[in-house]
Amino acid sequence: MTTLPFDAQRLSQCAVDIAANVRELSDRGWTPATSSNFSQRLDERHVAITVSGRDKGRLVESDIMVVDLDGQPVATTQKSSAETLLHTQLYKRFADVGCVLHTHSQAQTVASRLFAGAGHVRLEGYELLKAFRGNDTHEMAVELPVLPNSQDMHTLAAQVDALLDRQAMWGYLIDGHGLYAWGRDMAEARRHLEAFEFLLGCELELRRLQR
Ligand SMILES: CSCCC(=O)C(=O)COP(=O)(O)O
Ligand SMILES: [Zn+2]
Repeated sequence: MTTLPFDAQRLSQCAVDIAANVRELSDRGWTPATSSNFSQRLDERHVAITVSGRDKGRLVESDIMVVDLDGQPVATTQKSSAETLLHTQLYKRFADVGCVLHTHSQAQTVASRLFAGAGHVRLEGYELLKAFRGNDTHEMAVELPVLPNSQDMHTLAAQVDALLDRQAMWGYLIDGHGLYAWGRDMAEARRHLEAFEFLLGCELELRRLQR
């Protein structure tokens, strides 16, 4: 019998947790056409992440696999998300990151197009800013970065690293693509993701009304 370098029971728990949470996000239309990817930290060296190309609204336990912090598959021949590097760079950089969520909702994608020129979306004065860890007032602003898209994950990851060198943040948009959000655990990452989604919807609606 081969010994796995991670706790198989913990992987199973993560897979159930990811599938249940992602089904809810998918029901809201945030994961169209097999898009989006999701992960949770297993331990200091391993991450549970979605297999590439799966219908994220119908994930089953075998659709979640393990990679190491360099994004290499561990004890499996499955292919992890095409965007694995964007997950593992966060786990590698921040010991307290426990969950990374990436979705492609319409609001996220439209906002990424609209604000790509500015390079960020300024979210200011909203009570819901208190949903982000560390914020305790609406009297502040969060700048959600918008990065140019690339099919080269090393290029994208380098852009994210450069941003993280300059500012603390809980997420970013990729132009014409979608949103990344993260947190200490699934509950916090979801809260951040849902807050970004709501606030982007507000900004888009304000612009529509002001036309
Ligand atoms: C059809 S969606 C294009 C790829 C993408 O942006 C995505 O989020 C899903 O890729 P994965 O390899 O994680 O399935
Ligand atoms: Zn994507």
